[in-house]
Amino acid sequence: MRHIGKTFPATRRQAAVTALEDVSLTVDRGQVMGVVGPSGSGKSTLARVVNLLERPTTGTVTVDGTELTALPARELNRARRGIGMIFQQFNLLDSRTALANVELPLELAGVGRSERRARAGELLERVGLGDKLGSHPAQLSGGQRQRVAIARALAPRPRVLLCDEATSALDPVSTASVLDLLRTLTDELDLTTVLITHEMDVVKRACDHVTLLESGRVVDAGALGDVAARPHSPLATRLLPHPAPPTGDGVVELTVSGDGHDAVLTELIRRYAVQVAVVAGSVETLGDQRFGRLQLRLDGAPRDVRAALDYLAQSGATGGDGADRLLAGAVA
Ligand SMILES: Nc1ncnc2c1ncn2[C@@H]1O[C@H](COP(=O)(O)OP(=O)(O)OP(=O)(O)O)[C@@H](O)[C@H]1O
Repeated sequence: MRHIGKTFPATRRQAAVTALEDVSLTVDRGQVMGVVGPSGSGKSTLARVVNLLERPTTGTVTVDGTELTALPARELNRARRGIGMIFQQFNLLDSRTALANVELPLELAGVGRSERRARAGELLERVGLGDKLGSHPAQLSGGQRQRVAIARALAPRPRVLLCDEATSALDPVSTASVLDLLRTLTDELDLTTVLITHEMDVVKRACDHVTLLESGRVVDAGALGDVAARPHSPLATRLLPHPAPPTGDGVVELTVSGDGHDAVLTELIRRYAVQVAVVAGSVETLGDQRFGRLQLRLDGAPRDVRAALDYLAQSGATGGDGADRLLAGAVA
């Protein structure tokens, strides 16, 4: 997306609403991009702009090398088949079996009966519902219904999968398994996936990249590991909450990635004549990397404390509030 703006015009009842303003966003092939933001920040509008269900007021959308915003209607319809979509409320047809629901987009595309049966069956197998082909939506749990919807979205073999609050109606266990499924399918089917969500836990579990929308604008974006490592960025404070405001002289807050904090702490204690106390801390798994925020109090002779802070600063640890000053002082 390049410089996307979307303004809904004024009606008799409502003033004009600018839902998106100068949004530029790139999702590389194979990524799972989370788009997160509070209610009304423009997430659903953004999802609908990707396949031009909603035409942007300004800007361009390019999917898999094709600029959708430049296509005439008929070609746009064809290009849309390359973008699958799933929603919070599943949108399955109650009168049809799981198999017939997955077959539907293939029927509409004119695919012959035996081929669409085979493809729908194989997809239901892939999403873990090989034994539910003949079940109707009412006979399935929420998580199973969303799996049918995923299989249906994948039936036309899209390259891109858009998920708009796909797990918001599910219990925590189903949410986790549907998110894991989306992650696996993205890898196995070489998809590019966009997850629209208001929940940071969804991003932590399934995404490798994340974009934060606020009031229709992108306020922060990047790979999960990168944004988490910038301790004061808007996304880092959401991904990796500060344990508590650091208090007291000599307390530093460190954000470290991977299993680095074990090594940093071990070295700190081994090399420097300081007493190290962990005052507070939180550890999160983001994507497949572990991140920790630790607040440490260092006690000892001023020279030793300074040397230890110097080591912390140079070992890639970054400080929190107040600690930046301490660490910067140490390096200087
Ligand atoms: N068809 C429309 N006509 C007028 N205004 C709209 C329309 N669709 C969305 N909006 C407005 O655009 C803004 C963004 O809405 P959008 O649904 O994209 O936000 P969201 O982040 O998905 O919110 P939520 O998480 O509550 O679904 C809101 O102020 C909303 O009222």
